[in-house]
Amino acid sequence: MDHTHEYPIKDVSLIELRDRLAEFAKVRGWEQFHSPRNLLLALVGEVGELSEIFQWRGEVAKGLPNWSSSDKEHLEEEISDVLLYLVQLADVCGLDLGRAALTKIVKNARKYPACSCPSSSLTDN
Ligand SMILES: Nc1ccn([C@H]2C[C@H](O)[C@@H](COP(=O)(O)OP(=O)(O)OP(=O)(O)O)O2)c(=O)n1
Repeated sequence: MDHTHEYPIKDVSLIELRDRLAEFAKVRGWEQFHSPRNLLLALVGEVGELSEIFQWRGEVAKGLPNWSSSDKEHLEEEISDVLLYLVQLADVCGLDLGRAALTKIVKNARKYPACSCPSSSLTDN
């Protein structure tokens, strides 16, 4: 097992992340700073950090077969920061992120109906 992972949990809910992050902010007195705009800016900053990991590498194969474990760990951290700020942003906006995302998937499916076409269908719009 990879011991850099403290929580060998198979699945985690957005509700659990939301509640744990709310508690994290509360016990530090950080709720005052976690306005929608501040969280959005923090999110964008973390997207930048995530992008830096891929910057200058050229195209990267799926599964990241040639990446070192420390590069992958760094990626895990930055991709998590993006998720954690996104979850907090949705929370302070009063949104149910999981429900909103599922609803959007349904809308996406209506907009882009499944077909037996090859990938060229992606460019037909
Ligand atoms: N006011 C804050 C500050 C941090 N965090 C949490 C959310 C992110 O998961 C993480 C971000 O922490 P850092 O700002 O220290 O960013 P990094 O972990 O990316 O550190 P660095 O920028 O030094 O690489 O901490 C938070 O919820 N609210």
